[in-house]
Amino acid sequence: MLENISTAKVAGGWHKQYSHTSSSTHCSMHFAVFLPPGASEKNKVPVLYWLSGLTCTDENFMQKAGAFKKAAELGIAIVAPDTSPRGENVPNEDSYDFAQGAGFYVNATQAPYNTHFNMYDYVVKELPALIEQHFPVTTKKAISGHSMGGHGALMIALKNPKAYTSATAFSPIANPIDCPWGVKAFTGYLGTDKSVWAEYDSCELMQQAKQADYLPMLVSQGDADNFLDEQLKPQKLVTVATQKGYPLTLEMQAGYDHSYYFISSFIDQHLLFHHQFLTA
Ligand SMILES: CC(=O)Oc1ccc2c(C)cc(=O)oc2c1
Repeated sequence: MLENISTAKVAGGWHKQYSHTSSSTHCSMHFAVFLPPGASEKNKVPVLYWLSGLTCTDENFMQKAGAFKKAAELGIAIVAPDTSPRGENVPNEDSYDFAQGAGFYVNATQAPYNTHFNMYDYVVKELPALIEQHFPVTTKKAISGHSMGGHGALMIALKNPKAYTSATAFSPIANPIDCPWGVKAFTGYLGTDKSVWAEYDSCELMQQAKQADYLPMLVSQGDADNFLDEQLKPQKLVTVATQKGYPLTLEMQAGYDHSYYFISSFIDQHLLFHHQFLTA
């Protein structure tokens, strides 16, 4: 059962927010959807799933990325889930990089997080099924995200290469098993067995990928990003991609930081990148 929270016309299309009770996270979840002009049951459109970063909700991308005009022109719907389960009954910590607002797109195995923090199942299975049931969309899907959400987008595409046409990321946490944000989150959600961590690490997953499962990937990274060397490490993914012949392009952008100013500067390029594969 979807509850409509807000509706606004934008770029000739519609931005809408919904809440629903999730069977994956066992709590009420919010998501936002942009439907381009002309989307209808007779004219279904493909979908770009956007995964946001630490501290974000379904609102940050929709309000700050400036994606609507290009998505409207290209006829792409955009779906943005929240970044974690939330609510009084959901475990939380007084920190920006773990628990509420920081689900890391994994299925937690460790108590007390394993009841609610199943963002992997939510994003990969429950949300697309819900979107395809209630909105005029095709089953063609692409995925993108920022920072923690960039990790989520690349990791989910690598684990489900047949489900997505393409994957892109802005400033992704490219090797979470080897950076402070990832080690903290994976220890808390997944425990200390590092073989379990590897199942959610883009570098490890790309290393295991079969050529028949390769899909086009684009990563944009600002060289003035304060988190680049300690947390993000996109060059580690490039090293694996080069060794494997994986079709990943990393574009370093001079002077850009970790913010939505960067995302809004290159979101049109990412939409155009996905469009070629969503419409092939
Ligand atoms: C709206 C916004 O600025 O979002 C934002 C800021 C900082 C971060 C950091 C440091 C990490 C991340 O994963 O996401 C993120 C998002």
